[in-house]
Amino acid sequence: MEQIKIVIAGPRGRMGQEAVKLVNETEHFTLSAVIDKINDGEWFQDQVRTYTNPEQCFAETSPDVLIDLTTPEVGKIHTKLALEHGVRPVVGTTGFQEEDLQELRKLAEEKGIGAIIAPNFAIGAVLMMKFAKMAARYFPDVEIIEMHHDKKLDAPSGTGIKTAEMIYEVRGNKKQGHPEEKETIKGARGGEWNGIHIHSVRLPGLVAHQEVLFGGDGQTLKIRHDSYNRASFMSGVKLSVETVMKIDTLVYGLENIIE
Ligand SMILES: NC(=O)C1=CN([C@@H]2O[C@H](COP(=O)(O)OP(=O)(O)OC[C@H]3O[C@@H](n4cnc5c(N)ncnc54)[C@H](OP(=O)(O)O)[C@@H]3O)[C@@H](O)[C@H]2O)C=CC1
Ligand SMILES: O=C(O)C1=N[C@H](C(=O)O)C[C@H](O)C1
Repeated sequence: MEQIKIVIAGPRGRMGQEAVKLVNETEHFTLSAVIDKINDGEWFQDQVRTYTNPEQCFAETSPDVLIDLTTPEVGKIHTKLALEHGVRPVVGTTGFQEEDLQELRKLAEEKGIGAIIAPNFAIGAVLMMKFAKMAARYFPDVEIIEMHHDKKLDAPSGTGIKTAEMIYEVRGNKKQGHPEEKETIKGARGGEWNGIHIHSVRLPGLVAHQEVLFGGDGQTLKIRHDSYNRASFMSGVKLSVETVMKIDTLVYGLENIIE
């Protein structure tokens, strides 16, 4: 199998460390360099050079793929620069807005190269979202409760937003709850997107969890996924790296590449 040369941005992070392990343990993956915000020019784990300047990294190491696991602001910049340098991005970083996706999709198409932005790489989470979309046909009243560790920067989570988008595809906009309901504490009903309420819980001890709660006449349905560690995301990262080499457009969401 042909070697895929990979650069990882955010290698010291919770996800970045797992991704470095994945790349080092996968026979047809080669770690070409890492992009960090410190230690420019140092050897990362005695193996590859650390760059703080992504453009210099891409120019000097000519990787095939960038895996970005940083922060929302940094992730957007890295993804754009990668595409401009002909490097295929696989982005786990969350917090991208619709207009960011549009701009990046246009750029990927102009360059004729693949890009994958996946709010959740865990296969179970992707199934949870697909099942939620199926259920929304029969249960249009739904609320999303996403629960994460307390170091998370963005709320709601990328998975929460993606779930709402997938439910919206079949259900459309719908006002839920009492038409005259009023919050006596601001935020009590969570965030609302097209009538879908998303509640974000942040607590130490949690990793990444989500429950999609449907209500109908005299019944409820709960669809829940739990990631207990970051290894749960790695098979999705591997699949994304392999797939991004074969496509020539931007794909948003792993559900679009798994059979
Ligand atoms: N798609 C998915 O399945 C998943 C996505 N995520 C997402 O991945 C992202 C990372 O999550 P997580 O690993 O938990 O976060 P961490 O905070 O643990 O890791 C982020 C890393 O990025 C580094 N960083 C910050 N700025 C830069 C920069 N300019 N260049 C390079 N590196 C930089 C940080 O360094 P420092 O700490 O020094 O600031 C840190 O090491 C988040 O957006 C999260 O939502 C998380 C889990 C699964
Ligand atoms: O920050 C995290 O941890 C996670 N972020 C992603 C998200 O925002 O959905 C994926 C997963 O939930 C873990």
